[in-house]
Amino acid sequence: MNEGSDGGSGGDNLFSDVDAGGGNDVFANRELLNIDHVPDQNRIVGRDDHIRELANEVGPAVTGVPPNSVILYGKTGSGKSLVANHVMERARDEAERRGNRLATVTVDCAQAKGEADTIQTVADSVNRPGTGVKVPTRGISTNEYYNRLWEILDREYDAALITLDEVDRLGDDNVLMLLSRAREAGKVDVPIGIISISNKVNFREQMTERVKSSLGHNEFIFDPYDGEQLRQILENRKDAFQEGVLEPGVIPKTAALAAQRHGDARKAIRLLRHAGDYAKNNGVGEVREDHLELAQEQAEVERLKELIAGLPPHSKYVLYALANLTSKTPDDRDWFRTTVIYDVYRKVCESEGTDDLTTDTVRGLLSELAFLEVTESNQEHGGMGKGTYKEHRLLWEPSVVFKMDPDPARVDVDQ
Ligand SMILES: Nc1ncnc2c1ncn2[C@@H]1O[C@H](COP(=O)(O)OP(=O)(O)OP(=O)(O)O)[C@@H](O)[C@H]1O
Repeated sequence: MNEGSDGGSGGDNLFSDVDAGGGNDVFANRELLNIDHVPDQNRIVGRDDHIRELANEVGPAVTGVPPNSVILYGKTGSGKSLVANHVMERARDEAERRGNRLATVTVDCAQAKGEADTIQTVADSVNRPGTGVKVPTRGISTNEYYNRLWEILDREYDAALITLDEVDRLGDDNVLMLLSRAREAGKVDVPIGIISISNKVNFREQMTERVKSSLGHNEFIFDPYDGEQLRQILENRKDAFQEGVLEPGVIPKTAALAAQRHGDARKAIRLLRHAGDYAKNNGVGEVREDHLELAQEQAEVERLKELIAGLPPHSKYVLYALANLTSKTPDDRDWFRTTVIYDVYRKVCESEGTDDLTTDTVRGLLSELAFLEVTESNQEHGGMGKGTYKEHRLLWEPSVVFKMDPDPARVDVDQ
């Protein structure tokens, strides 16, 4: 028997500070601070109007009548997914109460790998054992996935609500087109409402006219939360902690820190959780304001790593180039031309012992980084006869970028 395991009814000491609710000395229910956690209705702060408006648009689905499709726009962490999931859940319950069957499903388009995968996810999650329809993960054509989805919907449901989260990551318009027009095209009898979610306010401009007209013109904008709303969101999850563990100033300070940076509820919740983890891991027994400082940078490093996880490795070298430039230039001059970044990027590659890529490829990497809002870019005019050029700026602290690796490339940026 391993040391520390008493093997009796007391269980293994190794896990002694874990209880069924994920509790310990610091946390009573850490789950409340998970980003995927969907809070109860009474814990949703400041989004009553959006909830009501969205329910008005998709509401007809509860009686099997065609709902309107809607696009929700807003910065990350402004509650778009939360509101969509909340309204869908209540719509499903209400449909059931009225004797109707409403299919509800959310697809994260950033995770789905193309059209077939997206439709497979939708079909699989609305499928029921009684349909006799199989939705394998591979081996059938995209068209066949659609056919199976229509079959399941027609057999089992009176209406469907499909949420496409991060819809701008879909890659092409086909999914939106086919789902929104399926009934009109006679593919399926069941009315389908689509809730599209995007962080990019200019996403609508990228859609083709055909898709725009099939999605309708219902758009809701989610403004970032202010400090007071963030404070309430955090207060509502205070019972994640054991009684008396949170110092009184911690929640207001967490809210203030998150409000400074984009009013992102996700960031606020994550920060509070990290501060709790810090207290727990260091056996401090209480969560203090100074733990937030320590937790903040770690939370940002994690978020940045998450954001760039799907990008090619050289995106990180481009980021290092920008971080090197930004950290060695006065604060008010943090915009850099592509060519300047490229020169420093080559030095980074040299220090990392890897071959550099072409300027065009680096330009593409910079666009991807701007799309993910790790950087921002703008077009500058060089003046008469000089044409235009692009400039880029890092939207994260260089110290956060450098902490992504134990030994990041710091290079000489003198040109
Ligand atoms: N009004 C709110 N009340 C309570 N919790 C909230 C509220 N808004 C957001 N949250 C919480 O913040 C986190 C992020 O919210 P959500 O996922 O809805 O944001 P989002 O706008 O969809 O962001 P993204 O575009 O990055 O997906 C979730 O854990 C959610 O529960």
